[in-house]
Amino acid sequence: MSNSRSISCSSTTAATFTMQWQKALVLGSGSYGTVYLGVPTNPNFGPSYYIAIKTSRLESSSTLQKERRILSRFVGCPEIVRCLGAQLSIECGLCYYNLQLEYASGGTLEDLIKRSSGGKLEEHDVRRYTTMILKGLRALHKQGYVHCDLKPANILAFSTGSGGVSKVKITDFGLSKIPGEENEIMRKRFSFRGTPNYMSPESVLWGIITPALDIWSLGCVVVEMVTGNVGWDSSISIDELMLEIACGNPPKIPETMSELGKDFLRGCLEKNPLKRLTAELLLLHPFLVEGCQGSPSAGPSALIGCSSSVSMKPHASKKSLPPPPGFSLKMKKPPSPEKLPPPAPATNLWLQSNTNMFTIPAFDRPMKQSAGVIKPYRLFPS
Ligand SMILES: Nc1ncnc2c1ncn2[C@@H]1O[C@H](COP(=O)(O)OP(=O)(O)OP(=O)(O)O)[C@@H](O)[C@H]1O
Repeated sequence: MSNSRSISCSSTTAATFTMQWQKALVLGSGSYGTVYLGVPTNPNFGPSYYIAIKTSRLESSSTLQKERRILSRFVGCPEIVRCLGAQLSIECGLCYYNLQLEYASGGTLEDLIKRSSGGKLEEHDVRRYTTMILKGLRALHKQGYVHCDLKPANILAFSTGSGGVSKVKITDFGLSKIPGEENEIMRKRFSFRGTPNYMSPESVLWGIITPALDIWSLGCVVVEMVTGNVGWDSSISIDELMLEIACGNPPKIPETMSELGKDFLRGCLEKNPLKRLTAELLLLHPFLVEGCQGSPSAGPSALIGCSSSVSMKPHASKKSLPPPPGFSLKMKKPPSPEKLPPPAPATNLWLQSNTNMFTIPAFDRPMKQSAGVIKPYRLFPS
């Protein structure tokens, strides 16, 4: 029995080594659990081996277990947070479920917006992050999932190590709609998932949950990146906000945005979910494509070419589910920090050690101090 989570890795030369973590600082907390920084117990393994551990009591861990099942389908997607496994622990006589995730050293997109000069992001960064988020959404939607709670607090930022952001990834799949789950219209009318500011008209009004919901939410996230504010008047009550959204009124499109940006936003914030652009189509929008090619402007034909020709296409995913990715462990020695870990196991097998090794970007985000800094993290024998 170890005092910390242990992970064993076998190399091709049959050498075996063990990695152990202990819960250190609290990184954040939400409705479904507390997220800790997992620090290797062996001081030889530095910040590049840090992980995030999302924890909740076993009896209320169904959301975390669902999250793990979803994440195991997307281990190969660079725009979705990587799940490294899950284990149970006993702490002070209580049983906890621990979901292990790659550690995002840059915090969340919400933090990035707050930290940025002027409290808002430059348009080139907006384009870069939006492209990554859309790639994550495209992967989700292709497999029939809807995230349902896309917002800056659920986008993780990975630091370059020199203050920049190398990558953003989607996280927090606790509210996600999985394929086969009640289709289109939720049984309970007027019930909705997610955070009010980012909800689409059809989800608020009818409880309709399709990939188009995530696209509306993305539009709201873009508005927030550009202005530093949620797109709605902060003085209105939740009821008034719901009414606004139910009427199909989108958040205000920022005047300061380029014409391409405004056109992109109109594609996201289309009231009719069937006319709203898909992730696939938005990735072809000149706002992203030409921005990435270093040409920030385009003539009206480009706008018409994108919006008018594609916006009427139904928002539906076409492909069937691929099988979950396989998982095998063959490694040589402890891996170099540059190498990313192999995928986490696709199965949801409790107490199964996640037998992979990985590295995580250097620890360089400001940390919130937790009350009881280092907590023992004891394992069930596996
Ligand atoms: N992989 C990670 N790396 C670094 N920080 C993380 C990571 N995952 C979560 N966090 C931090 O913990 C916070 C809460 O995480 P998360 O949103 O996943 O929890 P939740 O209980 O599902 O929250 P919600 O109430 O929004 O559903 C995040 O806002 C972020 O600050």
